[in-house]
This record gives sequence, structure tokens and C-alpha cells, in this order.
Amino acid sequence: MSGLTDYPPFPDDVPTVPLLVIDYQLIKSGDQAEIDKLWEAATKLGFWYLKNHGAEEDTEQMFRMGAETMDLPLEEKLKFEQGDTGFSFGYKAAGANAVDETGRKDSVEFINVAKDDALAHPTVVHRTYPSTVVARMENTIKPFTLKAVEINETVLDVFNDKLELPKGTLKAKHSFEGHSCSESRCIKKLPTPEMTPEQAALGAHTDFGSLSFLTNKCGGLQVYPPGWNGWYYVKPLPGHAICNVGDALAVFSGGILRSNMHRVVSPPKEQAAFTRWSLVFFTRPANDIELRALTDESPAIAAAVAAAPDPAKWHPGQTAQEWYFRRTRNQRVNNRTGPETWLASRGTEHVDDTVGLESAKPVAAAA
Ligand SMILES: O=C(O)CCC(=O)C(=O)O
Ligand SMILES: [Fe+2]
Repeated sequence: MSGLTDYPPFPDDVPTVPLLVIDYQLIKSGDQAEIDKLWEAATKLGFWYLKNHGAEEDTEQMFRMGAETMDLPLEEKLKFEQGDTGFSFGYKAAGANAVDETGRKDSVEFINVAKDDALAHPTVVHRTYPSTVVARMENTIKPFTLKAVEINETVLDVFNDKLELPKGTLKAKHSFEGHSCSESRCIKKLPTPEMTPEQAALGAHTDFGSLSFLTNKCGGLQVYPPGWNGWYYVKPLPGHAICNVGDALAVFSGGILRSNMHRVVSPPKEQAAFTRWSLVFFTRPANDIELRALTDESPAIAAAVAAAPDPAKWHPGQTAQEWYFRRTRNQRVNNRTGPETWLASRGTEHVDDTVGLESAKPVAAAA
């Protein structure tokens, strides 16, 4: 299990985006100044660091689960491959997804474990998993999932109030009982000396669901901040998660919350020679929830949609699951017919913020 620790430091001479640092304990205790800072981060960039979240030890155990799983023979991992339908739970081999409209292949492998399977274990809700996952379902994946769900629900409540929605509106869309595409993901990227620093290992995208809670072992994540005209690294900080808004919250809020474009490239400088690991928990709405701006429930959202250049964008006419399956399915190289397949995988990307990015075009309503 090499590569989980002992990286050279993140270099101090590469361009980075300084995310706001949010203290989770202050958010939980209702500290107004911290809540305002979180709101600023979520509406302007859509990314922030989260400290004092209490999930550090669970995160370390999840990295071990990921490393044990990636150490299995490829043949064994492929028995649990996610497939080409848009269903994402299970294993994704490196090279199974495109990273751009030309169809260049990705260079990350990952294991996705459904929130529903982790919480219902040993009952199988969606699918079965490799033995390394099953062995840690009860003692590693379940506690991590519960912590990540709690953190993201706390953040959802903050957004709910700031959006002037009736109490509990956003939480109800992510109901604990309803099946969803929510999942944990552990990602491994081997060194890729053949790739330039500008070549994506995981293509430019916005996240498909509501909230992402991410821990990176070394650099490589880049964000395209609005108006900055380029990609900037996010520097991993020990003990700090990197959190971001995804498409579902951007749609519910009529674009008030920002689902920002990001990608993964090789780690910078000396870190490039090391295997990169990252871990994400994705909170996504329950499968049958319709994705639409909640204009009826919030005057603030109604005003935002009325002022939007393209109000139809916030009524895509898909459920959370349809949105998710469409995006996942159309990234798969097995489904590729041409550049249109990549375009059909797109989310809420803002074309004006991504000038010069061939692969970043706004989504067509449905595919
Ligand atoms: O590995 C990372 O740092 C980010 C991964 C990511 O953006 C994703 O899986 O959606
Ligand atoms: Fe992402």
C-alpha cells in the first residue's frame, strides 16, 4: 500500500486559488459571521476549506479501504465495474471515461460505494462490492458515510435559511430514507510522466449532485474561478476538507449557489512522481426529486431566475437520477460516438467563465 503518506510538500511557486476557510464547529453552533463566510464562498466560487469537521480518522480509514481495494487484481476489480448505463456504484477502471470532447481517456481508477448500501449493510440495496469493501462496510464506510451526511446536512440547512426557503425544504429533497446516487469515492491516480501539467487526468466538470466533501493527499485538483481565465491548483491543507457545491444545488437555487468547474491534473512539481489519492463523499438528492429552481418556495430564487440570462437552464426537466445517469453515461468511452457524447455529459457549466475551454459548453436541456 504505497503512496498513502509522505509526499514532498506542495510547491509554493505554482498558482493556487485561496479558498475561504470555514470552521465546521462554528457553523454548527450557529455563528453568524462564519455562516456569512460560508455563504460568500458558496455563492462566489462554490468551493471552500472546511476545518474542525471531526471526520479525520474516518477519512484515514477510508483511504485504507481504497488502497486495499485498488491492490486487488484488475480482473477481480472488473467484476464490480460500474458499467455503461449511467449507474455509478462499483469500480471504474482507468481509461473508462473520456476527459474531453476529443475522447481522450482518463487516468484515474476509483471505487464508489453507495450511501444506501453502506447504511443498509448487510442488506444489499443497489449492488455487491469487492471483499475489501465488504470487510470495512460496518466499521469504516458506514461511520464515514454517517459523518459526511451529517456535515452536508448541516451545510444544507444553512443554505436553506439563506435562500429563504421554508424550514427543512432542502433536507427533504435529500431524505435519509429515499434512495439516491449519494456515494463515497476513493480515487487513485498513478504517476503519468507522459502527460503535460495541462492534461487532465479527470476531465473538467461540475459535480453532478448537491455537495461534495473531499480530502486530497496531494495536489492535482484545479479550479477555474469565475473571471480568472485559467486553471488554479487548490492546495491541500492538513486536516482541512475541500468542499464544493454541485449542480443540483445550483439548479434548486436558480444559480445563486455556484457549481464551479474543476478537474484533476498531475500533482505539481516533485509530487508528480507519487501516486495520488483522494476521497470524496457526494451528497445527491433522492433519485425521484425533480431538478428545478425552487421559485415557488422562495422569492429570492424567483428573483434570481427572473434576472437570469437563460432562465430555462434552471428548469432542465430531469430528475436528480436522470441528470446523474445522463452525465455519467455520456462520459463513458464505450458510449462515445463523437464530440456530441461529451457535450451530452455536461452540467451547469457557465460558458462565459470558461472562455478558451473547448470542452466547457452549457448543457443542452436533455440528452
Ligand atoms: O480528486 C480530486 O481532487 C477531485 C475529484 C473530483 O472532482 C470528482 O471525483 O468529482
Ligand atoms: Fe468533482
